[in-house]
Amino acid sequence: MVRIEGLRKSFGDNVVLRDIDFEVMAGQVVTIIGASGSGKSTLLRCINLLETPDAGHVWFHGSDLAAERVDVNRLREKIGMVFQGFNLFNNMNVLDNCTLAPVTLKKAGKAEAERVALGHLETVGLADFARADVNTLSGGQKQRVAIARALCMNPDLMLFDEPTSALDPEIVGEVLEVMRDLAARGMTMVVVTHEMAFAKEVSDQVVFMDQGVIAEQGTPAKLFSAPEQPRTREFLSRYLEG
Ligand SMILES: Nc1ncnc2c1ncn2[C@@H]1O[C@H](COP(=O)(O)OP(=O)(O)OP(=O)(O)O)[C@@H](O)[C@H]1O
Repeated sequence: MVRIEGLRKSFGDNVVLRDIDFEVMAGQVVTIIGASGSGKSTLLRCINLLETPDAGHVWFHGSDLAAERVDVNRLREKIGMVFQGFNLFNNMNVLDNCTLAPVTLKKAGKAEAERVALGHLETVGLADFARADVNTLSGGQKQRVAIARALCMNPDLMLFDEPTSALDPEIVGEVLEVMRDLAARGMTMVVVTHEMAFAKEVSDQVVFMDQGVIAEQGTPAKLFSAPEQPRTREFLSRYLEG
C-alpha cells in the first residue's frame, strides 16, 4: 500500500532523513521506534505530504506522491492521522468534531453523517459521549475521539504520531486498546511510538530509526529478541532498563 524509496528530507542544514526505504503492506501494522530527534515523525509526515520530501519516492496505492501532482486533500481523505496533541475543536461536541471535515460524510447529509460517526464512536467506546463537549473529556477520551474522527473518513491507512505520549500513564492503556482493536480488524497502520510492549505485541514489522536512517527493521520477534545492530541493542536495553 505504501512504498518508500530513497527518501531524503532536510530542514536547512539539518539532514533529518536520508536513504529511507521501507514498505507497508495492506493490513499490516508497522511501528517506528527510535530516540528523540531520530526522524520518526518527519518520516510519518512525509507519507501524507505534511512534509515534502527533498528526494526519493513515496508510493501510495501505486501513485508516486513525490512525482505526480497530487491533490493533498483527496490524499488525506484516504490517510487518517492521529497526533500526540489530539487536534480537536474544544468548543464543539464530540459528534460535531467527527462529522465536520470528512467530505464524503458531508455529501451524505447530516443524519447519515451522524449515524456513521456514532458507529465509529461505538468502536472507540464513546457512543455515550456523542453530545458531550470535548473540553469535558479526559486526555484518553479525547484521543479516542481523534481516532473516531479519522475513521469517519473511511481511510485505507492510519498514521499515529506518538498517540499516547501526552497522556497520563494510567490512561495510556485505553488508547492502546482501541489501536489493538483496529489492528485486529485489519486496519493498515503506521505507528510512531515509545510504547515498546505495544510495538512488540501488535506490529508485523518494526522499524528502528537512528540519526535519520533506518538502522534496522524486522519482525518484532527478531528485532526485540535478537537485534543485529549494536545501536538497536543499546536503544532497547535503555528502554528495558526503564
Ligand atoms: N518543521 C521543522 N523545522 C525544522 N526542524 C524540524 C522540523 N521538524 C522536525 N525538525 C527537526 O528534525 C529532527 C527530527 O525530528 P522528528 O520530530 O522527526 O524526530 P522524532 O524522532 O519524531 O523525535 P521525537 O521522538 O522527539 O518526536 C529534529 O532535529 C527536529 O528538530
